[in-house]
Amino acid sequence: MSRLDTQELIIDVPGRASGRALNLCMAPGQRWGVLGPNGAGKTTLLHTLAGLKAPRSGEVHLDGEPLARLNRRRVAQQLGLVFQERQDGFPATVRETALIGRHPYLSPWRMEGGDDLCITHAALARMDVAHLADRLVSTLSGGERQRVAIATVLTQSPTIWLADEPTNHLDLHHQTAVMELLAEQAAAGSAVVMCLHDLNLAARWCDHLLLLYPDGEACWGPCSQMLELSALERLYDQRLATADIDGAPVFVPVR
Ligand SMILES: Nc1ncnc2c1ncn2[C@@H]1O[C@H](COP(=O)(O)OP(=O)(O)OP(=O)(O)O)[C@@H](O)[C@H]1O
Repeated sequence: MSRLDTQELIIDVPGRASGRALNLCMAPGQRWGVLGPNGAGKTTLLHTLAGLKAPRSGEVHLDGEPLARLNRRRVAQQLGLVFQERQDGFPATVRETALIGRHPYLSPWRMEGGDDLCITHAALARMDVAHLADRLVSTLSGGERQRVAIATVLTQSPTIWLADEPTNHLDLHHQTAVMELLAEQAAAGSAVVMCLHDLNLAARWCDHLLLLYPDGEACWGPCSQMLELSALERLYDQRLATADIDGAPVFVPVR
């Protein structure tokens, strides 16, 4: 199982002051939610944690080693990223797309084999898109595409999940299914980090939260300490009302 740490990390949001350096430890089994208003830097942080974007300063460590110095194939076997935005570069079916998750395990000249197909089929079935396996991804609805994107990371079997708004486009049933999947991955020993706009999903399914403010300020810790009404109201510049329902706090905007 893998651990992701940040040391004095400042993400590079253009034109913004550096704010507070992030010293995070995302350990196996933990479910981190990253919350913040539009433009606060959630996607920038996730891409920095994945090694796709250079930080302004500081470092990201994977199992104690600087991510920037690790072999990318090794990183791809451990770390999976569900992107917020996807572009279909060329026409591909749902099965072909999900099979990409197996590529970190294949040598350059090896085609996907029976095992890879089985893992892919299981992931598509888990995300309720196996019946779409032969369809071109470009013909899918937004929610179906989102479920294929998550199935693709599931085929990759990462021990660190970085999910950028994983419930985007999903109906209530599939939102719950995706949050349950991420909780299961954490229970099996993965570290899960997800950017969420839905406070209530975060309150119900995360055990740690990072609050990112638009000026670069940040605070983080266990959910029990971070779900504080006034801090959340300041985060979103929005008055909120809260109540406990089914064992978790629920937040609604006050008009
Ligand atoms: N290439 C770029 N050039 C200039 N500004 C950029 C660039 N990339 C990102 N930004 C800015 O950096 C800030 C952080 O963007 P980011 O996508 O990380 O925010 P976010 O918190 O994920 O927002 P959202 O909730 O809207 O998805 C935004 O203000 C964005 O406009």
